[in-house]
Amino acid sequence: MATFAPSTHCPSSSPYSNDSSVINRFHQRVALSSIRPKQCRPRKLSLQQSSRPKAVQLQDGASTKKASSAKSDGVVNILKDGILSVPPVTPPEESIDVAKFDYDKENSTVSITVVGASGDLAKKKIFPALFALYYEGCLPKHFTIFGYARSKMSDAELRTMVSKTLTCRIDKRENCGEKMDQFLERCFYHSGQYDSQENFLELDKKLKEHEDGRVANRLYYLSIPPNIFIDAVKCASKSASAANGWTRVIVEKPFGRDSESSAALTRSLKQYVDEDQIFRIDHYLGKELVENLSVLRFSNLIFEPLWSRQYIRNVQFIFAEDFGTEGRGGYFDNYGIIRDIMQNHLLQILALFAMETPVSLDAEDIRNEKVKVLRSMRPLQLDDVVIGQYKSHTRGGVKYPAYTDDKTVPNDSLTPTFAAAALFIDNARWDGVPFLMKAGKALHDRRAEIRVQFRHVPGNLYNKNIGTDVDLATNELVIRVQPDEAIYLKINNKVPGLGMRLDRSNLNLLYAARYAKEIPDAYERLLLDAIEGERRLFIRSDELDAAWSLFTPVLTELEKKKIVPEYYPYGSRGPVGSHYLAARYKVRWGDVGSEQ
Ligand SMILES: NC(=O)C1=CN([C@@H]2O[C@H](COP(=O)(O)OP(=O)(O)OC[C@H]3O[C@@H](n4cnc5c(N)ncnc54)[C@H](OP(=O)(O)O)[C@@H]3O)[C@@H](O)[C@H]2O)C=CC1
Ligand SMILES: O=C1O[C@H](COP(=O)(O)O)[C@@H](O)[C@H](O)[C@H]1O
Repeated sequence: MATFAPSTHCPSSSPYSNDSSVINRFHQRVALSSIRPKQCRPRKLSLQQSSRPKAVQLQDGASTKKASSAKSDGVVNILKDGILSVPPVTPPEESIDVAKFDYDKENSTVSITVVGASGDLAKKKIFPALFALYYEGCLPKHFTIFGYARSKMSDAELRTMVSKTLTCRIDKRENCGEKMDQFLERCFYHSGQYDSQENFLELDKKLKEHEDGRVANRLYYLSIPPNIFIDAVKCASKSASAANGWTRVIVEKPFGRDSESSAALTRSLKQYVDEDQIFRIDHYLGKELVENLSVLRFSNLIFEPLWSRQYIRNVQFIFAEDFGTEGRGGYFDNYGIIRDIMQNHLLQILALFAMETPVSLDAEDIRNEKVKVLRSMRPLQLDDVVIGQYKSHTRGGVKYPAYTDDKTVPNDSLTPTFAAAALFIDNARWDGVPFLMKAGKALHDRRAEIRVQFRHVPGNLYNKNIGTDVDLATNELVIRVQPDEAIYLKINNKVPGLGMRLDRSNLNLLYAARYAKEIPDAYERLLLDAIEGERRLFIRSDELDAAWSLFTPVLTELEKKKIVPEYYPYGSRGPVGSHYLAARYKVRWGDVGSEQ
């Protein structure tokens, strides 16, 4: 039984059940279009033809009317490549402010409470993301931020702590210091226990003072270890939920460690909050290139027709970090890389990659398709998994530690810090196509990418110019999520000259070269969405169940059989076993080799 007050934007019943979903979607759309300030409206389709100099923006249907009205405003140039462009125009200060705060109805407020404010994630990600949103004018006019944790701190001490982590994303941003001071004035702290209703009542009292009689909306970000999620939600729900606005809870991963514990967590949460109040965060869904995946597929004619077993040989999801579990060994040892990265981040990307076309961009339509594709997947088999653990390695006189050198990790730990897996989707579109995943810590580089390897060209006229390794000449689409965000397509072309030599080149969209603006952090996007009640990038409980169903059997088997991981040196490319696994399915990892 939920005790949080119902949301004013969304009915408290399940968002994907019968009639309420229609009402809910309607409310969400209205909420989105009415409260998000103009420059924070990524949901609205806007085709930007060129970024430097600033191009005419063609919104919602790319109407020529808009383009011609821009022309009548003054200077429009036709660039060499046929793109309409106008010099950047800065509207008068006042008009920007009106646009920014058009949602700021005087009588509503949002309070954001970071539960676990003294912790690593709060300092590293949450406060900086909130400041960036404030800097960009994306937070509502009336907002308050509270830090809540057991540590004793005054408001001033919290501000000092927060200020140390804040930077303007681009050094030369205007008025950064001034904005920072204004932001910090809106940050407060309350010290309390996570299981004390009395302490949450004190918080409630303070929140009310700041809400000052306005319609009060409250967002709780649970940035605490999972064993205290339920206590905190219970206390927030019973003692500090919004009296007349919405109350939402952002829950950080891990959402359990297998099917059973995840279902138990959801059941316990639902004693105090409804599903539509729970925002399960997977920060990879907030990354720019993951967001772009659907745009790439569904708004370009050239990709979607190729998006199936007919043209795609295999798909690879690769995550690598060039550092170990430094500082988080205690948490990590209870989870391991499969739970830490594969079951959530990589599987979420896979679902977006492989799902059928959703009915609309509505959160429930997208999440329905993701659940469908996850349910079509074959549970992972032990034979299709390779695990590894990093060992100490000395390079250039520097000794890099083994995983088990971490004081919080048992010496005999078998927890994998690397895993590779082959997954399959048993549906008409993907039958027989291997979806390979690889994730590891303490590897030779840091990257997250999707690689799509296409089939061979049948009866290729140029086979004799290609050489014996035909696989090397197939097209490959790479979506590089990080670092250096990029989308590139490997094609074959002729080397200029009188002979007939083939070359492999990249058609390359490198974000840093194409866009002057820095890419926002994933947490900014997700926090803004949670404030606005946009659930598209958050995990619904049935998605979570489907994800755990795929991985739980193999995780149980690995642990029961005490499978020993293959040891790989810190800073290496990981266990060779991952190559044997790929070779079994006639796949070569795309991130290996000179031309990646
Ligand atoms: N850090 C990261 O990079 C990431 C973290 N996460 C998840 O986010 C959440 C927060 O992570 P993180 O900030 O690293 O966590 P921390 O370990 O830093 O814990 C956050 C705060 O919770 C309190 N706390 C810690 N341990 C306990 C305990 N045993 N009992 C009661 N309170 C405790 C402490 O505050 P105090 O003592 O002041 O009460 C601490 O400052 C976790 O669920 C984590 O799994 C997810 C992705 C990445
Ligand atoms: O969720 C997690 O993600 C980080 C990697 O995130 P990124 O945005 O820096 O790529 C990972 O280090 C951590 O182990 C994991 O819990």
